[in-house]
Amino acid sequence: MTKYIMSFDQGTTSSRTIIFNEQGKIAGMAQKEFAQIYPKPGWVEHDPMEILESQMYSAKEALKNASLTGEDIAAIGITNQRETAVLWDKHTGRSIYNAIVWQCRRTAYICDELKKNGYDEKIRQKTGLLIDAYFSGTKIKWILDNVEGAREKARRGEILFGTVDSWLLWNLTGGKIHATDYSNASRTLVYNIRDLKWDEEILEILDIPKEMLPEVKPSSHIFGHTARELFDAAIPIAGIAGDQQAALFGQACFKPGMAKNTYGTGCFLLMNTGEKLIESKNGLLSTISWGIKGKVEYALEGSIFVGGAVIQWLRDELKMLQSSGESEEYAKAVKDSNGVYVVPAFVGLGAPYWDMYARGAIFGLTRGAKREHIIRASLECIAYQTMDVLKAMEEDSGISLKELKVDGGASSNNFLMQFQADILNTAVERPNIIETTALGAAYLAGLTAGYFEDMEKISNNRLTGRHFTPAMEEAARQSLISGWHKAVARSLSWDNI
Ligand SMILES: Nc1ncnc2c1ncn2[C@@H]1O[C@H](COP(=O)(O)OP(=O)(O)O)[C@@H](O)[C@H]1O
Ligand SMILES: O=P(O)(O)OC[C@H](O)CO
Repeated sequence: MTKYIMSFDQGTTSSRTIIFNEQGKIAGMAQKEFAQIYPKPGWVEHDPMEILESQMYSAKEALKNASLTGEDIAAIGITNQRETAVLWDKHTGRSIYNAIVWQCRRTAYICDELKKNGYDEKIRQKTGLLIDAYFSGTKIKWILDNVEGAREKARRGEILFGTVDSWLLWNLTGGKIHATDYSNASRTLVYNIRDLKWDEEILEILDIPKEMLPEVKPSSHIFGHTARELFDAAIPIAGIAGDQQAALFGQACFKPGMAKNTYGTGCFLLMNTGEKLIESKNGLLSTISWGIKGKVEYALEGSIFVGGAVIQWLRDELKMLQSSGESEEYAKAVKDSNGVYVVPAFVGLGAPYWDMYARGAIFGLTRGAKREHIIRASLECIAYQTMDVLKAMEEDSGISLKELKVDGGASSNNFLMQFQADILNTAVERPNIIETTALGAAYLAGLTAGYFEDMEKISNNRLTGRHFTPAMEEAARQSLISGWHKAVARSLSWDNI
C-alpha cells in the first residue's frame, strides 16, 4: 500500500497540514487561520489551545481532502513558527499564559538590562544570537516573573517550557514526550550552539529553571508516536525543525553557500554554512540549521520581522485590500511608488538594524499619493529589507549569490519577485512548490522513516518554477536604494527618544 508523509506547518498566522507523496508532490492540504492577540502596542500573543486545535483541524481536513486515513501515513514531520514561547502545567496539560509570540516586544526592558550588564558578547558567543526580545529566553523569564508561583512550580518540574513544536509534540503524544530539535533550541537564547547543551550560565542570569526545558534531539529522529485516538493510528513523529531551517532543507540547500529567502509573515534569509559556525560582523545570526545522523550543521540568518505581514496589515487594519494577492494588480497599476516609502517597523526592526524601538512609518507622501502607491511601496519595502540582509550575508560569507532561491506565501507575488530581482540586481528563482517549509519537514521525517532514501534523491526532486531576471537601470536602482535608507534612518529609535 502506498504511504504518505504528513507535515504540520504551524505558522504565525495559520496552521497548515500538507500531505506529500514519495516524489515530494502534494496529495492533500488544509489550512486554518487563528487569532492574533495584541493586548498592548508592540505585544503579540497566541492562544496555545487555538494553535493546537487549528493544527488538528487542518490535519483532519487534509486527510479528508486526500481521501486518506491515519493508516496511510508513514510519518509526521513538524515545522513551526520559532521562538514563540509556551509554558504549560505538566499535570493538567493547560498553558499557564498565552503563547508569547516571536514578534512580541514586551521584554525589551529585560534585554536593555542584559545589555547594560554587558552580556552581549557572552550571549553571542554561546548562542550565536543577539540580545533582542525576538528570542524565547526573555519571554520565558517574563512569564515566570508575572504568573504567581510559576517559577517554584517550574523548579519542581511541574511547569514545562516549549517552542511550538514541543507544545504540539507533547499534545500529539498524549503528554508523554517533552522534546525539541537542535534548530528550535538554537532560537531560545539559552542554548549553547557550540557545546550543544542548555547553557547553565545564561539560565542562571535569566533565572530559568533547567527542569522546565525540553530534551534536545536531532531534527530527523523518531520523537514518539501519536496517541492512537487522534488519527486511529500510532504514527511516528519522525522530523522536527523550525520553519526557516525546514525551508532551507525543503529547498535542498544542503551544501555550504546555498541560500534561500522565505516570504511569509516575516522574511528569513538563511545560508547553509555546513559544519562551520560563521560569526557575523554585519548583524546576522549564527544558528543551527539541523542535526542529522549525529552531526549538526549551521547557517547564517538574516531575520526580517515584517514581510508579508505588511500586506496583511493593508488588508486587515487599513482595509485597502480584499485579499493579499490583489496587491499585485494595484502595484502594477502605477509606474512607480511616486516617492512613497513604507518602513514596516511595527515590532521594531530585526537584521541588520536590530532596533527594538524603531516603529512603522510612511514617508514621502504628497497630494498625488494614491492607494496604489502605498500598496506598491508596501511590497517594495519587503524587497528592500531583503536587499539589506543579503548584502550583510555576502559580506559575512564572502560569497556573492548568483541567484536567490525564494519561497513562502508572498513569493507568489510576481511584482514583488521582479522588483526583488531588480533591486538586488540578482536573479530570483522560485520553485514549483513554494510550500518548502512543509516539504522540508516531510523530508526530515521521511529520511528517518526510510521513506526517502537519501539527501541526493531529495535534491533530484526539486523542480524550478520561474526565474525573474533583473532589468532595472543602475542609476534608478541606486536612487531608490538611497531613498529607502533615508526612510529607515528616520524610523529608528522612535519609541525610546
Ligand atoms: N500574493 C501575495 N502578495 C503579497 N503578500 C502575500 C501574497 N500571498 C500571501 N501574502 C502574505 O504572505 C503571508 C502568508 O504567507 P505564509 O507563508 O502563509 O506565512 P506564515 O507561515 O508566516 O503564516 C501573509 O502575511 C500574507 O499577507
Ligand atoms: O511564521 P513564519 O513562517 O513567518 O515564521 C516565523 C519565524 O519562524 C520566526 O522566527
